[in-house]
Amino acid sequence: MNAAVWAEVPETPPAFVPGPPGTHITIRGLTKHFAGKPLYEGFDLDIPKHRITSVFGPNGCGKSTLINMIAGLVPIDAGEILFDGKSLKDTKIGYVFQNYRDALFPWMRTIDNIAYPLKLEGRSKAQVRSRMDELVASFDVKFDLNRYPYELSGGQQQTASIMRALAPGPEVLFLDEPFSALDFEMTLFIREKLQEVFMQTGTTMLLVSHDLEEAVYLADEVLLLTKRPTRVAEVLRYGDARPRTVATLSQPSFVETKKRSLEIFQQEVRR
Ligand SMILES: Nc1ncnc2c1ncn2[C@@H]1O[C@H](COP(=O)(O)OP(=O)(O)OP(=O)(O)O)[C@@H](O)[C@H]1O
Repeated sequence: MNAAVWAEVPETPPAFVPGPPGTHITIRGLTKHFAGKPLYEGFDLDIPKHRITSVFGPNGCGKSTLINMIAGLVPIDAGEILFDGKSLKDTKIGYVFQNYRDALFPWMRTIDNIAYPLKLEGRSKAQVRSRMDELVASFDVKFDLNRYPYELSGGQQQTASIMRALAPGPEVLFLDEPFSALDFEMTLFIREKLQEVFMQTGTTMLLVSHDLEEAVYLADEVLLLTKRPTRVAEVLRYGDARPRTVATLSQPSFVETKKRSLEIFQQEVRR
């Protein structure tokens, strides 16, 4: 065959390589540039199912952009992201934003905010009521959901945001620094709620956190990213039993995972 004939053969894209068993989200060849500069280039990652993955890395390495691309909030330049082999449009997801103040609709009572995605799905009144009862029981809500969001404390609003994200029973829950705008008491409260919900439902969660202790405490896997152009520096497994408690913080496995994460982080920051 001469060169002219070769040139006519269409280029076949590289075969899609699935992740190992237990993978939920498969990312292949993800590429994203901002202002002509690469943030991600040919980035591959497998995110496990029924696990909490914490994303940690240097400032500006693209933690939020990564989860936003997976959640479809930020368009990708190239690559493929599949959820159990399905595309995003066939996957139910939930998203909890850092800024809870802008997340809830101020003109709706809190209860209607939480029920909103259920109504969008076209569920009947009885189905909505029964799902709301379930959520209220599992979150052990002590505040009045008939109030408007602005009548609630920050922690109560963020609790409501998490309830809303979980209401339709998402396959994946994305959380972008959900605790960073909360005081310490509320952070502890919501962290425990999140852990309880995870133990009840096993929802795959992807959590961006700036607090290494929190990232490890909640995680089954800690995804450590490099400086940009961003690659996976390391994925650390952390397997202490749940529920994790204050006692967990002094467990050798916890201390070791945190130390190792910090070492990798520091290597990256100094690079
Ligand atoms: N819409 C945008 N336009 C241009 N640059 C952007 C845009 N969004 C993000 N960036 C840049 O991409 C990089 C990654 O941003 P991103 O917010 O994802 O990082 P991060 O790791 O979550 O940051 P931080 O640790 O500061 O929260 C940053 O340099 C940011 O300035």
